Amino acid sequence: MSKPTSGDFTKTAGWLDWYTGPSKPRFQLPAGAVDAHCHVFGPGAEFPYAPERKYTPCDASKQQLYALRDHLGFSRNVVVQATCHGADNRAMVDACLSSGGKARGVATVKRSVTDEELQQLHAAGVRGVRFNFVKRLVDFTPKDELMEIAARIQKLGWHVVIYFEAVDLPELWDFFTALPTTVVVDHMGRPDVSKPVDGPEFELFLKFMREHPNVWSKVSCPERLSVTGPKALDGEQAAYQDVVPFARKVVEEFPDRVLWGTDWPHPNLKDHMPDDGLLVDFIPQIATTPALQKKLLVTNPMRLYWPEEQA
Ligand SMILES: O=C(O)/C=C(\CC(=O)C(=O)O)C(=O)O
Repeated sequence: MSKPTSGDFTKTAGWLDWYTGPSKPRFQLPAGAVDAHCHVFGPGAEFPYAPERKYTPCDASKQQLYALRDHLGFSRNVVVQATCHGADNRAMVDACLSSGGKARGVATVKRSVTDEELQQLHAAGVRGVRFNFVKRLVDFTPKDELMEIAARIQKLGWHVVIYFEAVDLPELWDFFTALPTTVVVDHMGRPDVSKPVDGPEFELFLKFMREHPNVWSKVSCPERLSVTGPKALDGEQAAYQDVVPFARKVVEEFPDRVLWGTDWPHPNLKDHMPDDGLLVDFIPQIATTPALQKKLLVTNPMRLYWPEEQA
């Protein structure tokens, strides 16, 4: 793959660029697999980063994303709006429009978005909005504004993607459980994997999914959640062991409501940048049978993002 650039923008100090030269996965993805969580960054010279951003990344273009898709063996992508672009969805929309129907998008919108703009996003392939509650990434948005947006996008058949930290789930519970759409949680609600998988914190997340059949979860980002590793580098085939019990639990208990994505280009990692080929090799540790793998990688994302192609 070509090398990352950063144009006229100065990257956040300590920024880790995405990994060039990812390995070929040993795990063969099922036909039609969807990378259901990834981003594009700029390029900043074409799609400037938002003034209100909390970090400035290296560029990560649609061409580079689609080269990675082909290299890893995915068929499609879901491109999720990254906070460094604020509510300016142009880079994500451009990526969707250039994909020949192989990418769908998740946008960030404000209350001021017009119905016509929502229609344009839909035509480009957007099927959801993301509400981010991670305080280091975004400023606070009032819940009544988010609920109003949720009611509007429900009419388009879209869903809401929520991103939050596990400690904040109790406080956000009433809001999340009042959302009228399908709700997709990013990265299992970011559990603290140094705590027990059957402890109260992760149990609350499981209860959230058990009691609310409209709630789905991405079982992605072991590289973000892991404390003990080992890292997905240097051919490691048993990476991120401490995350495995958490993700496997969610996949096995809710096989029809889970999604997986690379999270390329891996914003804000501080410790290491994983080899994306080895991240794909992580999948059979958490979805241990071909039937579970097919649901996670094909059936579920197709149902949510390309329902018109379902029989
Ligand atoms: O890529 C992710 O899912 C996670 C992110 C970044 C992010 O969400 C964003 O900038 O929109 C993070 O934890 O820093």
